[in-house]
Amino acid sequence: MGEANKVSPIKNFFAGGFGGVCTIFVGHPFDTLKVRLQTMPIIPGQAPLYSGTWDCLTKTIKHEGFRGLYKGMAAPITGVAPIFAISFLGFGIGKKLQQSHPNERLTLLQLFNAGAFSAIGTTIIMAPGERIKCLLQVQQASTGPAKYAGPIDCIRQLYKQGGIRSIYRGTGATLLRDVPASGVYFMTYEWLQVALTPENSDGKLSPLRTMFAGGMAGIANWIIAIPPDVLKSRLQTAPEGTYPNGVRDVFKVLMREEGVRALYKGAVPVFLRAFPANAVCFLGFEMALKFLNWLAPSL
Ligand SMILES: CC(=O)O[C@H](CC(=O)[O-])C[N+](C)(C)C
Repeated sequence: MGEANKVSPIKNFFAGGFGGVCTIFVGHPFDTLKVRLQTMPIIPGQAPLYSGTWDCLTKTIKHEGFRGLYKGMAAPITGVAPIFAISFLGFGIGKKLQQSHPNERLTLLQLFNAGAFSAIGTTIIMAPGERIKCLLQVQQASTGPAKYAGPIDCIRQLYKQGGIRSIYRGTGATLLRDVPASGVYFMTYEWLQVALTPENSDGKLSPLRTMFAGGMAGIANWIIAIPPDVLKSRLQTAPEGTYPNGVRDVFKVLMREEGVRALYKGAVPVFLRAFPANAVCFLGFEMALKFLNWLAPSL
């Protein structure tokens, strides 16, 4: 039982926001490949636009330059810091709610519950951000003039077409993805940190251990999250009225037309991104937390 188990949700909020910024710089190019692979149109009798991750990467760079990989980054860069801040805040609150005294160490199930709880807050701001990001990522320079000039134009056009409901399309799918995935994410990180830390380490931060635990947490998150993420990306990029019953319709159409393997489309870039992006996220988080503990030890 030590000070190491003491939780400060407010410090989690700021340190998590900094971790989120670190994540985007490393992770966004992988995310662009993922969304493009998940949403490329399948025309019967024609070869698919991309044969895989490498093909998607080389075609994107050839036709659009490296900037193509960073398309749609404005939305996540402004959205991701608050999302990670709220995610880590929610996790901190979820932990505190389950502690009977401030230094109590939580069980794995309690850590899972705290992580799952954090997804409720993140979904509220994440669902519209993801919709805009996906729509911007799938519009390609090679197929004529862009439909959306940028995030603001995208919001304006969506609102004009279908009001606030259109902007929030995919909220259920985002919850379906993030409630279990966030539970597993935080549980894996905390479990590995404790399991890999020697008894006599005096709570000292080990960058390598933190990056390993963070990277593995990212992998665990996405093992759970990929199938609902495919459904979400399809739903959020489909023309208005394509799936009147939401994610259930996407699932039925996907099974009928492409089979169960389609649920893992875009998995290669997801896993390529998951380790480095979440390794730097947790390193950024722990460093920011250390700084905040030095700045305001009693907060
Ligand atoms: C979908 C997402 O943002 O997942 C985060 C991990 C990642 O790879 O970005 C985890 N979390 C939602 C808990 C912040």
